[in-house]
Amino acid sequence: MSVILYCFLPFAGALVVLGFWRQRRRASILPPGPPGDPLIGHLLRMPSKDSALVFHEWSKTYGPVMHLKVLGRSMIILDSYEAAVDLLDKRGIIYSDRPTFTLYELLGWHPTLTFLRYGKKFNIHRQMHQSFLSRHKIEGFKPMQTQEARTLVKNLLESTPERYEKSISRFATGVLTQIVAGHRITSDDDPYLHMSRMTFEAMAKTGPPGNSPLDFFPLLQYFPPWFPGASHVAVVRTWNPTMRELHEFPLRTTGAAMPSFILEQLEEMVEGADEEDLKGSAATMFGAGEITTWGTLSTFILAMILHPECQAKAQKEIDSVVGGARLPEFGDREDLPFVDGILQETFRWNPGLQLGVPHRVMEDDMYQGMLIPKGSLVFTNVRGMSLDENMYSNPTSFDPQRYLPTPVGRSEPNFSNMSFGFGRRICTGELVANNSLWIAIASILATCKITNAVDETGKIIVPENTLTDGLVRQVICICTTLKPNYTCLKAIQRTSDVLSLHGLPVPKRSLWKQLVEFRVFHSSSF
Ligand code: HEM
Repeated sequence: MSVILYCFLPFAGALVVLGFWRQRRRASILPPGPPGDPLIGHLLRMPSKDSALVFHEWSKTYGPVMHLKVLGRSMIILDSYEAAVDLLDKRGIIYSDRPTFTLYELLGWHPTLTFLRYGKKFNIHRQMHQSFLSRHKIEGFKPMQTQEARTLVKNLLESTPERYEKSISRFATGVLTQIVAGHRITSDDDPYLHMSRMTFEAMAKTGPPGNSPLDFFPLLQYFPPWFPGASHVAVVRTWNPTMRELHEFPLRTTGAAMPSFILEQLEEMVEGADEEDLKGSAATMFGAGEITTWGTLSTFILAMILHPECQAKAQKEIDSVVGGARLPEFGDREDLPFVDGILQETFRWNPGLQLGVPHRVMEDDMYQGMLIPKGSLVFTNVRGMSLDENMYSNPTSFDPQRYLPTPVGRSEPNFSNMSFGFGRRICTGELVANNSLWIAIASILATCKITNAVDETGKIIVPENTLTDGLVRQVICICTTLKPNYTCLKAIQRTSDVLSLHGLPVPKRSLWKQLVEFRVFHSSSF
């Protein structure tokens, strides 16, 4: 016995030394990052807000590929477009997994393309999305998107400032309900709008995916909500039924009257196919597409308030192309490069998904001499990329001209290359979203003059640049405190103007109080 022990001990000792040496060697070739603490790593150093900006600052010291460790989990932050393309695009075969998002799964987002692990189900869902949102198919959505953009303008013009936000979210949802379920929203009481609000509320309670203690310690789901770290258990109990309804409702109510994603998928469904896949991929379109589109439009409005010179220039461009006779259409897009520049600059100025959605690397990988350990979460710091001075001159300024070809502009790269993600997980709704946003922006610019509001004393109100800090960075609109009888909307009558609006109340602490003077063209499309 003692002989065996005698032989085994040096062997075990050698193994321990080897393991220790291997760990030290691996640690020495990890990408650089700020120093962490023993065991908990960077847990206490993780920024509680504006993470993307803080990571960008760190990257100035540690470089565009950074390593952080939180409770044993490696996180890689990619702060440059080049690194994101090199890893997520070119090595997509090992960089396309997602981590398990326990909280989102418990909430009922299952199976949902955005959070699916890389594998068979992912391929099925991705295929379903791509076949319906292909470059060819989305051409057919353009008349509907144009119609919805006209309705948006009409609703904006007819509503009070505190309802602008609702009109914008109705536009984002309205495009998707037609695509997904062939359902046209005609009233503010539409059940889809109710569901959209509920989804937004639920997501506001959860924070970004992968960020909850439940994601780090899934066992917490079995603890009562008062237990430290288990507060999200209460969120799950409250919101799971709502999220499940978002999955069930579209399939239950889709009719055959209008073509739609659900109808086409039902017609093509092969025997043995799982209906849950269809429910999941339909719900994903709402979950992933509503708040992002709505948020980008809100950012556009804020940018126009702060940069009236850009607004005036775009309106001049529109006037020169369509005159006062009609509203812009998709066919005019090529002739409106500055309007396109406004869209690109809106994406860049305040990217909705500042840190993208994390990918998970499936194997150990080496990049420029650095080890990217298997299982790491890989975040794309889209905010950091937007501020990259090698790509964008004077990056903090709002300058749509930068995208125009030289010598008029500086031919800087379109930011949509970055804002919709990378590789095999790139946003499936990119083309739809791009078109929805372009036609909405062109229609609003053609019909509305967006200006600072003034307060009761006649003083111009400068918008506070208040933005949420969740998964999707939103312009905050606090529209609850109203000041009645305050006039902030005034129609400018042009030759063919049809509306004149006045005497509308302004919410006391809302960005929307900055709005608006509208100039309204007569349009038969209304
Ligand atoms: C301004 C609007 C939008 C922005 C900025 C945006 C951005 C993004 C980003 C950054 C990702 C993560 C990509 C990655 O992991 O690398 C993503 C994923 C996704 N988006 Fe969008 N998106 C928008 C609109 C939409 C719309 C309208 C739809 C659906 C019709 C949609 C469907 C999806 C889906 C399904 C995914 C998950 C893809 C996957 O995991 O394979 N998005 N989006």
